[in-house]
Amino acid sequence: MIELNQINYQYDDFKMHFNMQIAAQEKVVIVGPSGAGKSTLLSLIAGFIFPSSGQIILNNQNMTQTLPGKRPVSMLFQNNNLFDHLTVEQNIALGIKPSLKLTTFEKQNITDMLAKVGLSGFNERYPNQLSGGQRQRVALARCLIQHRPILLLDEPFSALDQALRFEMLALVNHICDEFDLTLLMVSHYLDESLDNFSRCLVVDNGKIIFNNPPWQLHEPKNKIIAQLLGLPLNKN
Ligand SMILES: Nc1ncnc2c1ncn2[C@@H]1O[C@H](COP(=O)(O)OP(=O)(O)OP(=O)(O)O)[C@@H](O)[C@H]1O
Repeated sequence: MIELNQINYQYDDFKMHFNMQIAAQEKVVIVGPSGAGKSTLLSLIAGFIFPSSGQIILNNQNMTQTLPGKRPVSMLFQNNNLFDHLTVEQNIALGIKPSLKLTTFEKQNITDMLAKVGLSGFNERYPNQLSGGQRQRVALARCLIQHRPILLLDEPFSALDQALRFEMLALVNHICDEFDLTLLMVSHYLDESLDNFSRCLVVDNGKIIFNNPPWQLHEPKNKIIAQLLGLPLNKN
């Protein structure tokens, strides 16, 4: 689970304040205007930055000051997830053993994880021999091999075409179920991909202004938020 209690964070004069609770194994999408604070919210949970006040509770432990490597969290970014001079296997190995000196058991784990993301047999390829979707699958495998229960995705599929993006979302959905993960994903898309998620957070101007199932965005009482997001208005 993820609990942010009265978190305050500030970049120059841009102030952010986050308060939320997410249960274990929920699938949450985060949307909102550019510059609203979505990536900052993920960075606070991952521990890349620290709040000026408030508490971050992850799986019932106060981790407000815990370094990223010690948190039960792995994070996948939009770009720059792979090292070009390392093979697929080595890139994934970085998630578990930065020395890259792998045991037979660890090599087998990587091979099994590659199968789960649909890349069996790709161990010895280099990133420049992969498509964009395949590269993000490798980066996803590196997150998953750490077996951390909270997965944060910062728009990792937005460079892919729509069919591939939907395919990757289905894969993430399936993997989250299989590994019992809690998922938080920033997205710029407000299409049917929202149906993959049980909850939607709308971040605007450094605050969470909506925290409900995605379909509720279409309810008349949320018209102002729907307009802010540029959602087509429900004609019923
Ligand atoms: N390192 C930084 N130094 C100063 N200001 C920053 C820094 N990173 C982000 N900001 C500012 O903080 C605000 C929130 O940024 P953030 O990246 O969290 O927004 P976002 O909602 O993820 O935006 P986008 O959808 O465009 O990626 C923005 O106004 C941004 O300019």
